[in-house]
Amino acid sequence: MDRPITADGLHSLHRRIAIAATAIASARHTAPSDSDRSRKALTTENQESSDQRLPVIIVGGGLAGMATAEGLSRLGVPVLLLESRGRLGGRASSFDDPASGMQIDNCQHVSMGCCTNFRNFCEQTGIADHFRVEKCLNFVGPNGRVARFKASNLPAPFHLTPAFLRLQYLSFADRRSIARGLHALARPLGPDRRNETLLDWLRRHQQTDVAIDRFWHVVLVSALSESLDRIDVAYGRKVFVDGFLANRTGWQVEIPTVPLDDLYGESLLTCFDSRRAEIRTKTNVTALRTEGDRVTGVTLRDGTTIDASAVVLAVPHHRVDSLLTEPPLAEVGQSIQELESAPISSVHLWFDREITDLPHAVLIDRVSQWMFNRTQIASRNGQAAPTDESRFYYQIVISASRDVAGNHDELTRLVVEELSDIWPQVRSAKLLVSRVVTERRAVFSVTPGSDRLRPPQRTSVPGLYLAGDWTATGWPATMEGAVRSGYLAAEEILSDRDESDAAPKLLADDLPTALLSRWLFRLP
Ligand SMILES: Cc1cc2nc3c(=O)[nH]c(=O)nc-3n(C[C@H](O)[C@H](O)[C@H](O)COP(=O)(O)OP(=O)(O)OC[C@H]3O[C@@H](n4cnc5c(N)ncnc54)[C@H](O)[C@@H]3O)c2cc1C
Repeated sequence: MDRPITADGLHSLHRRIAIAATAIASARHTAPSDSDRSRKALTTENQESSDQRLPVIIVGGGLAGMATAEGLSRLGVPVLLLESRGRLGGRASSFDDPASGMQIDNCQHVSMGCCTNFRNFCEQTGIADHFRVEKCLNFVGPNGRVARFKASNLPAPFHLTPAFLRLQYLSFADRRSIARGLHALARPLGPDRRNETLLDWLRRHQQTDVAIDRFWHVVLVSALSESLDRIDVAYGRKVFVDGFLANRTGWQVEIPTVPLDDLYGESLLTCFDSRRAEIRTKTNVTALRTEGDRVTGVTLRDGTTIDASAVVLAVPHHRVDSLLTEPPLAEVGQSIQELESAPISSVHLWFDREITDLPHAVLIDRVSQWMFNRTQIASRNGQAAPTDESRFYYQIVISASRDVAGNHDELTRLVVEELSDIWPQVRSAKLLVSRVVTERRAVFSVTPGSDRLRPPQRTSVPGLYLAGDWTATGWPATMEGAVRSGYLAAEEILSDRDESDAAPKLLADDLPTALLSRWLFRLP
């Protein structure tokens, strides 16, 4: 007998059609292997007691949590995102600074051309227009001369070779050692790299001191937010392969033109609202609820309990153990506690005049690593400048800042001194306001062996999934890594909800690897 179609039924039908359509479109649509089938059987058994009309609860509204919500709600899965703070964005957010009277970012965040999932997330949520793409990087040498670093017409991996040869602060011997080092680093790593730091690897590969200080340090410390003596070789390799060698555009830098709170503000909320994804800020989750061995919901600080079909824990790595206390949850969080953290500092300066019209600069042989001219960046693209015409706002970023972040006044003095060495007009300019922000646990530290501590998004506990830049993505702690983790967690949930064997794909493809790069470096 025909049954009437209810609103719930229609919603569920839409969801199934959407899931099926994505699965058909998916390039990963391959026949399931035996191990896939047995995992599926186990998972379906695990999921049987969950009510799929209940929302998937996502704990944490950083990029990982937001990407999980975006991926699931795109396919019609009901989601409820709970964020303890008053705003979304997590570690990529802004705050009201009383000294300047402005809303400023905790630190300038940039993305790169190779960050395909972050870009996809921005496109899906309608915020992709709020970036400017830098196709020319300004390297300021120790003598203050600016080298404009941009791609030639040569194919990858040689597209940046002419720009590299123009870096006058590297001698012929330095350049030759770097070229050899890059060639060795790009090829698949042997087992001897285990527990070797990048600094040891560079020394073993006869890199000159100048090459280490003015090239490897400059690129890697800001990309990985860690010092060379603490970086796992595999992460260093990833930066160069994905960013500089595999594709012509992977290295381009993408800078938000608006404060991070605006970026992850209204447009995102409107997008989630249109998909009926519920976002609750100022909502602190204090515990996960379990029934038997399965996670069934969460408890909030005020004692309220909420049931869920699944829970995604998308909090920073150092907050995980406070939510995974009792067995069997405690086992999930064990290895995560061994991950270490690295600090990043940003020095915000407002001058009474323009000190340079460069939109950004990479500073060589300085404590200051990157300069962002926020007045310029915000006023290009036709958007309102973040400050009035009598104030010019610059931000200096120092990654892995543990040696200099102790005394903020001293750091400000040092940075201003360095800027005046490069741009003498700083000496006659008046510093109106300054502010230093140090995030001591900015990112997890990519120390040798840290990859083994990063858990996958699917846990051994039914109903519990993990997301966060610290989960196993192969990426360092970045917005891209966080978004990837969110999409991976969502894919696992979709796979568990869908009775068919084809799991919908949310993860975007990487940039294609150029033929010559594949051949030269044996890249896939
Ligand atoms: C200073 C600094 C500079 C950086 N620069 C860059 C850059 O230039 N480019 C780049 O790609 N990346 C950069 N990063 C890294 C990037 O910000 C992070 O990798 C990314 O934002 C992490 O996202 P996430 O969602 O994994 O974690 P988070 O952003 O930490 O999000 C976790 C969320 O969980 C919430 N939460 C925690 N506990 C609870 C609870 N009990 N209940 C509810 N909610 C809870 C937190 O409030 C937070 O909002 C930088 C980071 C910092 C700190």
